[in-house]
Amino acid sequence: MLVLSSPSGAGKTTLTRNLLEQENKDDPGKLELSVSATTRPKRQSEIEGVHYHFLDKGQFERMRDRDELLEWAEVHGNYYGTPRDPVEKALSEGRDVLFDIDWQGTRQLLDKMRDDVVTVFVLPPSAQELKSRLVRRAEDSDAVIAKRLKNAAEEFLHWNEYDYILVNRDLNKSFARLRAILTAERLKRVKMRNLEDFVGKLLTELKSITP
Ligand SMILES: Nc1ncnc2c1ncn2[C@@H]1O[C@H](COP(=O)(O)OP(=O)(O)OP(=O)(O)O)[C@@H](O)[C@H]1O
Ligand SMILES: Nc1nc2c(ncn2[C@@H]2O[C@H](COP(=O)(O)O)[C@@H](O)[C@H]2O)c(=O)[nH]1
Repeated sequence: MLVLSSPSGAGKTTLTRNLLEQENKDDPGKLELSVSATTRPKRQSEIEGVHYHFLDKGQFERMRDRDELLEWAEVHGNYYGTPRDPVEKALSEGRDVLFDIDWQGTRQLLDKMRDDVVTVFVLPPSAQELKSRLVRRAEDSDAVIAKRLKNAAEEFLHWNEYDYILVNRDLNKSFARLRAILTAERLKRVKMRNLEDFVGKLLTELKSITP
């Protein structure tokens, strides 16, 4: 489970989408994005079921109360949460899951599944650039942008709860670093499947070719 968090506008959605596209080119189906549920209004560019499952407050609360969310939080005045079933299905089938969630949700995932969770906090190169990115994205009203910038102060404080920090200045460099994190984490001994069998086979083969 690879989690990206950041203040709004730092670039985690851009990085997760790039990572998903590139990884699935190289190894189709190995990495899956967790599509969150939210009560936030849909943006113009967003597609139901692809970017989010857009719910009303009642629908969200019913999912939450039936324990159908792995984690949930109120962020910028709306509810956001991770549907449990798709994540559990992907993990049980040996796929990795990518999350774009805030620090509150990250804490909940860590409480439940600490050993399986790798966390990355994305920082903007400057506060001014953070603002410029939100304005350039042109998806939110001035009031929403102002609220998100105000909330960034609280979000910045959680950087030290994460395994890795990415200062997202140059997108290509940040992307390369994110891929390096994923590659290194997948190569950790404790995360490799069937390693004992593989080493066992190497030993058998070695015996057969040594006099
Ligand atoms: N390294 C970068 N340099 C310049 N622009 C960038 C960079 N990374 C992302 N952007 C741009 O900044 C804007 C915000 O990025 P993005 O939507 O990925 O942020 P986010 O962290 O996911 O925000 P939110 O939390 O609101 O979803 C987008 O228009 C994106 O194209
Ligand atoms: N705790 C959770 N946070 C989530 C989830 N999905 C998204 N988010 C975070 O919300 C903000 C705002 O996102 P936006 O799409 O409205 O710009 C951002 O920090 C996301 O990471 C979730 O399922 N749980």
